[in-house]
Amino acid sequence: MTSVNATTPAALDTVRLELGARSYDILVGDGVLADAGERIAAITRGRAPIVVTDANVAPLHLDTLNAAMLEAGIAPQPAIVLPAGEKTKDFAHFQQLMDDILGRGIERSTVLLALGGGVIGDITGFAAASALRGIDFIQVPTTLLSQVDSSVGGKTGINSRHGKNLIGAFHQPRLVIADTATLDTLPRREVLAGYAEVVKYGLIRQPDFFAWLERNGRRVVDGDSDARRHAVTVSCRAKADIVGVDERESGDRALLNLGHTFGHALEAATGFGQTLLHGEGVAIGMVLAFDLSVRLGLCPADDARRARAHLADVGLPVRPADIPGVAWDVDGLVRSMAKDKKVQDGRITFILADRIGNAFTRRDVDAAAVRAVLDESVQPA
Ligand SMILES: NC(=O)c1ccc[n+]([C@@H]2O[C@H](COP(=O)([O-])OP(=O)(O)OC[C@H]3O[C@@H](n4cnc5c(N)ncnc54)[C@H](O)[C@@H]3O)[C@@H](O)[C@H]2O)c1
Ligand SMILES: O=C(O)C(=O)C[C@@H](O)[C@H](O)[C@H](O)COP(=O)(O)O
Ligand SMILES: [Zn+2]
Repeated sequence: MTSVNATTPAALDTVRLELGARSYDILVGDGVLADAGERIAAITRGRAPIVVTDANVAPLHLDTLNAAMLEAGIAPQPAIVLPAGEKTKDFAHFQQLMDDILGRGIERSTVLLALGGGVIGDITGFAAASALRGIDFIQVPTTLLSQVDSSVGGKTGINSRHGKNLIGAFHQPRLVIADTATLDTLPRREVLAGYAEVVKYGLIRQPDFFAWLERNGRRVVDGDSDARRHAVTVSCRAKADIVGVDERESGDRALLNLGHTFGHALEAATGFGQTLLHGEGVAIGMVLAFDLSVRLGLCPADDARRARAHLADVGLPVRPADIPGVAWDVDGLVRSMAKDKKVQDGRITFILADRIGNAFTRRDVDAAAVRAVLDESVQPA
């Protein structure tokens, strides 16, 4: 095992996302942020990036970032600090953020740096895609979800009253710095929400990884440093492999949406807040996708049971009925799913699976089967 101290560089895994001129590195490891100043300076040409973060993350991790930049000769400028949480990913906060960024007198060479979870990464990435028609940005993800998923692949955007992530752009970061030590301060509920996206990679393409998670998932969510780093690195590699061949989701990238057609509808129904976190919606949505696959005769019931059992075992919700205090409206959920970005010719595209580790897309899904799965899932167990 590599030991890490103040004078030894942190143990580092580097995952490369290959996209021609837009390729970039994803640095993963415990303590990598403290050593990342030179990598940041290489992108900003020694100038200070505009750091965008949130009110929870700033007091916890901004000092480490600023110290790393100072060590590389960058004099940090004051960060833009947004309110924490999903409600920040809206038009009003985007407008305010753009005003603040433009108010700093930016040039095309100005670089934004997102320090925080997926909310900060998505809105900052969209600001980078929009400012002066596109400037560079760096992702420094500080949640498990953002380290394994949202910081990689260039999907940026905000929510609208019509649904989740309906406004946005594909805009790749120049560098991702996933310091797994930042996860030490993350509340357990948020760790679990991110873990759902880790499980997703096993379910869509990597049965061996899913089996590893069945054995080691508890170590990951309990913060074991080696297990956590392995899970983040494998996840980033899995995502980089998919995005590298299908950046704009015309094919295999849609697999990364396993559970999201259901999940996004559940999130919209609960108002994009603390009632249901994105990763919790994804956990429930993946179980519903497996249930639907079983109902359509595509997948053995045992595989669906195994997926559900693992998610429940670590402590994730697996049915809408597990979320307290919500009166679910199945018609409303179906209407919301019809606004999904994967709808084509009026038909919802579902990500289904014929076993653990083999997901695929289907457009010809019987609406009655979808409704039956939802009806059953909203009943108390
Ligand atoms: N772009 C993509 O490809 C992609 C992929 C998956 C999810 N997403 C989006 O990501 C968002 C969810 O991201 P998230 O789960 O990171 O949520 P988040 O950004 O809201 O972070 C979760 C909470 O943790 C706090 N936090 C962040 N880092 C912390 C730390 N190290 N210590 C303590 N608290 C910390 C935040 O302040 C927030 O309260 C959703 O909007 C989802 O749609 C995007
Ligand atoms: O990167 C992707 O592609 C994904 O689908 C990753 C998802 O986990 C993520 O939640 C994404 O934002 C969903 O994309 P959307 O296009 O359905 O909004
Ligand atoms: Zn997601």
